[in-house]
Amino acid sequence: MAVANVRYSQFESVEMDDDKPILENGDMENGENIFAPSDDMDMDMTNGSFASKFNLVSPDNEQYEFIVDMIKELVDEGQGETIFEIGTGEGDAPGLKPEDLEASVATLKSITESMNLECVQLRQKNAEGGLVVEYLLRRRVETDDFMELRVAVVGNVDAGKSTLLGVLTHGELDNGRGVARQKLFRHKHEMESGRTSSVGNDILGFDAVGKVVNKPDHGNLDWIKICEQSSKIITFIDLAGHEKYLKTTVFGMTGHAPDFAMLMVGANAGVIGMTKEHLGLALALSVPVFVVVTKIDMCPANVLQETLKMLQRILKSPGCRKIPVLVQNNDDVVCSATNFTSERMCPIFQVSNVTGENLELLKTFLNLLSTRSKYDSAEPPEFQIDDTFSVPGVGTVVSGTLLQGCIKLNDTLLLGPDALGQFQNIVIKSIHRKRMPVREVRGGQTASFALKRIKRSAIRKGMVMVSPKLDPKSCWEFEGEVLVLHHPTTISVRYQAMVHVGSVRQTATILSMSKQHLRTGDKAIVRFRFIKNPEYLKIDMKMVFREGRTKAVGTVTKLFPHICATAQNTRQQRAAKKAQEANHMLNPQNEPQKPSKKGRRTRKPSLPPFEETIQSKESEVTVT
Ligand SMILES: Nc1nc2c(ncn2[C@@H]2O[C@H](COP(=O)(O)OP(=O)(O)OP(=O)(O)O)[C@@H](O)[C@H]2O)c(=O)[nH]1
Repeated sequence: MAVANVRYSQFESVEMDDDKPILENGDMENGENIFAPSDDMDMDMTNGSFASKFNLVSPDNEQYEFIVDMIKELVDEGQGETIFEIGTGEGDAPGLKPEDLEASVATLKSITESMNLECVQLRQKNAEGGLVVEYLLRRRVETDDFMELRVAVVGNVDAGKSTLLGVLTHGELDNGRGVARQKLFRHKHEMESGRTSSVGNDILGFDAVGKVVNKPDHGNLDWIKICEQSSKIITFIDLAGHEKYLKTTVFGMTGHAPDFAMLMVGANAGVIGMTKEHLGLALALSVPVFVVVTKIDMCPANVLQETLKMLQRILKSPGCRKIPVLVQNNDDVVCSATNFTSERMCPIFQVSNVTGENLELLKTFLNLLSTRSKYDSAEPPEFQIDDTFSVPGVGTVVSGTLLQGCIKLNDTLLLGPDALGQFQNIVIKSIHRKRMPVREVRGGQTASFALKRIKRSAIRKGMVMVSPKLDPKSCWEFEGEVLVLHHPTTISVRYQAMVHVGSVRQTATILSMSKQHLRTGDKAIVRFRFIKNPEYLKIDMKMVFREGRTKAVGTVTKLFPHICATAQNTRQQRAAKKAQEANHMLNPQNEPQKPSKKGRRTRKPSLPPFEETIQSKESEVTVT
C-alpha cells in the first residue's frame, strides 16, 4: 500500500542472525526496531512539503493544492487507498498538540471529502511532541468496481484452513467439530472425508470504511451482493493440505497468482507434515507469507509456546531469512500491514475459530493489505487461463488472471498457443468479475470471459489471451535456472517431471544441463522441453519442477520460440492437425472429457521428435 509519512521499515538492513533473540513486534535485543524509519528513507515524494509536521495545520492555497496532488498520487499508486500519517515531519520531534492536530485533521478531511475518499482513523499514539495519528484513506467506488487481492491458504491437513475461511466468510464461529468448513466443501468426497482436494475460492468483502460486508445470514454466499457493497475483496484460494493433492496446491500457488500466502499451523500439532513444504513453495515463488496459528483455545500454553518458538526458528533460518513478528494488538496489525510488502517480514497471528479470539486482528490486517500488482493502463493486456467452462446459453467461458493491461467488452485478442503453437483471434462477448457482470478488467484482477465462436475443446488451461501488439510466440523448449530442493538420487538428462509456470502445468523432459548430474541442493541451468504442447512463457517467470518427492524451483531465463512453418506442410503439423481433429471427434459435445487411450495414442505422433528440433537450430530465436 502506498503510505505517506508512515514509518518505513528497514528490513533490508536487518541482519539475520540465529544468535539474536526472537523478534516480537519489531523490537530487537540490540534496541533497534524494524519499524523505525530508515536513514535513507525516500523523501522524494514529500518533495519538501512534508518537511514540516505542521503542513496540514493551515496550508496556503499552493500548499493545499500540493497536498491534494500528493494524496491523489498515493491513492492511485495504492490502487484506491493509502495510509496517511499526521504529526510527523522531517527534522521535527514527532507529535502535534491537540489544537494543531485538530486543525490538521480538519484539513485532511476537507481534502478527502473533495476527492471522494473515506477517511478512517487507524491508530493514535503518543510521541515526544504530542500525538501522531494514522488514517486509512480509501476511494468510495462504484457498485461494479472494487479493489481485489488474492490470498493463497496453505498448511498441513487439519490445520484449520477451511474452518478459518468458513468463519471469516460466513461470520459464524466453528464448534471444533468441523461445522464451519461444511460451508466450503465443493465435492461430496470432501464432505465425507473432511479434506479439501480442489482449488476453492471464497471471498471476503470490506466496505469503504473497512467493515466486513459478508453477513452471517448469507448462507450460500451471494457474491454479487458482496461485490456491489465492497470497496475491497479478498479472494482466498483454499488449497489442499494433504500430500496427495500437492499437484493441485502447487497449481494454486503458481496459476492463481496470489498476492500473499496465509500459512496455517495448528497450535497443538505444530510445524508438521506439509507445513515446511508449503512455506518453501511460497518462498520459491516469492509470495510474501503470513502465518496463522489456529486452535489456541484447545492448546496448553507450553505447547503453544513450543509451536511459536519452532515457527520463529524456521522462519529465521538461513533458508527462509524471514523476520517473524508476533501480532498481538491493533498497533502491531497496522505496522505489519503497512510494512508487509517486504518479503522479509512475516507476521504471526494466533487465533481460535471456536472462541473467535484474535480474529478481529486478522480481519483488520486483511482489510489493510494491498495488492502487489502494479497496474498500467498503457500496457498491452495479457491474460492467463486457469480454467475453462461450457455454460448453457452462454457458450465457452474462460477464467483466470489478467497479468497486465486492461480488457474491455468486444476487444479482440489472440488466444493460444494451440497444438501447432499458433494463436487465433478471439472476441470478448461478456466479462464477469466474481460472478458480477462488468465492462472491463484491469491488471492484477481475476475475471471470466465468455468468448465468441470458439469450442471449449480448443482451449486448455495454461493458454493465454494477449494483445496482438505483443506478437506472442509459443515455445516447446526453454531454459531455466533451477535449484533442486529434494531428490532421492540424481537427476540426469532425459529426466521427466511436471513443470508449473504460471497457469502452465505440463510434463517436460530435461534436454541438457550445465552440470552432468543434479543432486539435492544443486543449482544449474537446465534446458527443458514440453512433451505435449508448446506453451506461452516469459523470461523471469517463477517455475516449479516436481515429480513425487522430487522438487526443484527456479526462474525461466531463456525461451526458444517455436516458429510455425505456415508455408510448409510439415510432417509434424499434419500429425498435430490429425490429433486435434481426432480430439474433436472424441468430444462432440465439447464437454470436459479426458482423452481416451485411443485419443492419447493418436496424439503422440503429433510431437516433433526431440532430435529434430535440437538439430534444427535455425528455427530457434533466443529471447533474452
Ligand atoms: N478447537 C478448535 N478446533 C478447530 C479450530 N480450527 C479448526 N478446528 C477443527 O479442526 C478440524 C480440522 O479443520 P479443517 O478446517 O478441516 O482443516 P484443513 O486445514 O482445512 O484440512 P484440509 O482441508 O484437509 O487441508 C475441524 O474439526 C475443525 O472443527 C480452532 O480454532 N479450535
